[in-house]
Amino acid sequence: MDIKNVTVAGAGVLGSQIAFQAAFFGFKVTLYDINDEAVKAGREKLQKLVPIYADYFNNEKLAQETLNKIKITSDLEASLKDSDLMIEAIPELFNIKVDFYKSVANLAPEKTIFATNSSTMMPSQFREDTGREEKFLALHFANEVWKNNTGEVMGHDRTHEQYVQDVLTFAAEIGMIPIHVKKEQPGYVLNSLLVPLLQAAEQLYAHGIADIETIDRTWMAATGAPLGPFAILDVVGLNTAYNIATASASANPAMHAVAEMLKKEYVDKGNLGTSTGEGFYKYPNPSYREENFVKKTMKKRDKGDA
Ligand SMILES: NC(=O)C1=CN([C@@H]2O[C@H](COP(=O)(O)OP(=O)(O)OC[C@H]3O[C@@H](n4cnc5c(N)ncnc54)[C@H](OP(=O)(O)O)[C@@H]3O)[C@@H](O)[C@H]2O)C=CC1
Ligand SMILES: O=C(CO)[C@H](O)[C@H](O)COP(=O)(O)O
Repeated sequence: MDIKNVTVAGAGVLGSQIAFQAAFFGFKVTLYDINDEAVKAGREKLQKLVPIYADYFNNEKLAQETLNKIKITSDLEASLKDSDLMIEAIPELFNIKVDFYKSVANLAPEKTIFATNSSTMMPSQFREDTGREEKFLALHFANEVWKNNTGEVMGHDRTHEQYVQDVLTFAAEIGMIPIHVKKEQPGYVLNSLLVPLLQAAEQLYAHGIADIETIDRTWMAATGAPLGPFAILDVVGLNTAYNIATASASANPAMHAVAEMLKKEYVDKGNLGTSTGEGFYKYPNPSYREENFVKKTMKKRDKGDA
């Protein structure tokens, strides 16, 4: 199938990036969100991406044209009109996703392929709600899609191979490294590796083993990684981290304290990470960017904590 018209549902952290990336690479994109307020917030997110794309791809004109090309609406039916591919990037909450798939099942044309960007859920959990099992799969992006450009494509055991191939092709056409995940796996390749790391860091902090900077510094110093887990979590967004922590707590009781910490100390205060200017760190100049962050000696208040 020749994919031309793309609908992205959810204009949050990831949805805005996916929409911008697809439009930047020449696709006709409609971005949907649930109400006028969310549409306004989505438009602001798209605007913030203009200088980022202009710099990263050294093409200011195309970045500006991309913003002007993306249609953004709260009319779900209109957003799906003539859609070849609908990428769902709504909150990581099971019931919200189920309700969403139930409504789009009847609104989208028969030809539309549905792809979920869920971080940790699997397509088989929703396939019966989509009205198109064989055209439903996952296309998972990493945050900051323009540079962290993996596009993980994962069907369930009733997804038709043709649509897996179509979406792999689409991923490559929008500048992603297409990664075929051959069997269903919660978290694909990336989050099977990343989520355990992030959650281990959250637990170390929530259980009082070490403070945030110490944990990040340890990871950076010992592995040479450019960012520690808390800096990554700020990019992910702490509302998404909270949703995932809450869902993990039934299988892993240690995550209860993490979910509580994320809610009380961050989500309830509106400090969601880089998108709001504050999360575990303060932006635009977080301490982990300081020259001696990794090597600096522990501050007095850290002594005894780590
Ligand atoms: N953040 C990350 O690093 C990554 C996230 N993902 C996945 O992408 C998905 C979205 O995450 P993220 O962008 O971080 O989340 P956000 O909370 O930033 O964005 C979700 C958006 O969906 C909107 N929304 C809420 N309910 C509905 C609905 N019923 N229909 C349509 N839109 C709705 C929200 O509006 P409002 O704010 O008004 O509720 C918000 O604009 C999740 O499944 C997440 O796991 C995947 C890869 C990376
Ligand atoms: O999907 C992702 C990146 O591709 C995020 O890593 C994932 O949402 C992070 O989860 P958590 O904060 O619970 O560890």
